[in-house]
Amino acid sequence: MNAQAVLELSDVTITRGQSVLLDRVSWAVHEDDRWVILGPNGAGKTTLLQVASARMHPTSGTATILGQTLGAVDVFELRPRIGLTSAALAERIPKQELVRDVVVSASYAVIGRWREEYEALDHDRAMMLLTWLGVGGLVDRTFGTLSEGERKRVQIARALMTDPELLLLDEPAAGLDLAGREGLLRTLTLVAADSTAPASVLVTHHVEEIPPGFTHVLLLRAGEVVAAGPLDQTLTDDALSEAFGLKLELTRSEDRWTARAR
Ligand SMILES: Nc1ncnc2c1ncn2[C@@H]1O[C@H](COP(=O)(O)OP(=O)(O)OP(=O)(O)O)[C@@H](O)[C@H]1O
Repeated sequence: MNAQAVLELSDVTITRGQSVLLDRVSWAVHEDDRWVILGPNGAGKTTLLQVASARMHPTSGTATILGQTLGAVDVFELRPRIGLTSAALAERIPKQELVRDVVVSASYAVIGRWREEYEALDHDRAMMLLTWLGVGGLVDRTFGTLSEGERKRVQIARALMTDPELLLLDEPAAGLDLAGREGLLRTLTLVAADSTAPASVLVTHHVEEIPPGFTHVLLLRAGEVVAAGPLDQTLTDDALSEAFGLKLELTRSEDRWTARAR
């Protein structure tokens, strides 16, 4: 019944100079969870994902990721077990790289010494993921020629390539037009519904970008958790208004949400 915690933060604080980026954040993600992190600009969402992806250590408090406590573990062994997409990582993908290589190279980074023997298997897996994410026809294109929406899907395929136990998506719908956003949401709905998909965390500013099938929400404001828990009980007018510092009214239509100022 109680699925194992994939990620557990206990009183995690991050400070930089005088700034408190995260303030005593306690949060647990379990195996079958699909979390949305919502909050305004500067709330600390990306910082939280940096901790969750073993790229930033707490100034105080403890972060346990896949059973390993940060500070007492080799993060280079931990990171391949975590799939991450973010604008910062996307910027580092060379524009002239073929889509197939963008995806396959995720596994080379982890298991480079197997490269020769496993190349065919790697390519099969990359193709399977790209097809599942609706961009199988783009394998021979260069990354730079793709639309923003196509790039997002390729990045998710890359993040899933190593069969991670935790998938972290930092603002995957940012910069997409309406069709791109809706297409990506359909894809993320598939991911959410797949029982073999890893525990997932998606960062966004917009309730409209919550994919159906996501189960939990964490609302952040100024580095502090405003509310966290199952989506149905936690995402309320009051909690959202507190997080964004503005009186907001939520509307739910089936599995989709919208918000506007009251
Ligand atoms: N190295 C740093 N030194 C000082 N302040 C920092 C540092 N890195 C981030 N910050 C600040 O920490 C706060 C949280 O940043 P973070 O990027 O986590 O927010 P966010 O919720 O992801 O914002 P956005 O929605 O705009 O992407 C911001 O006010 C940011 O300016």
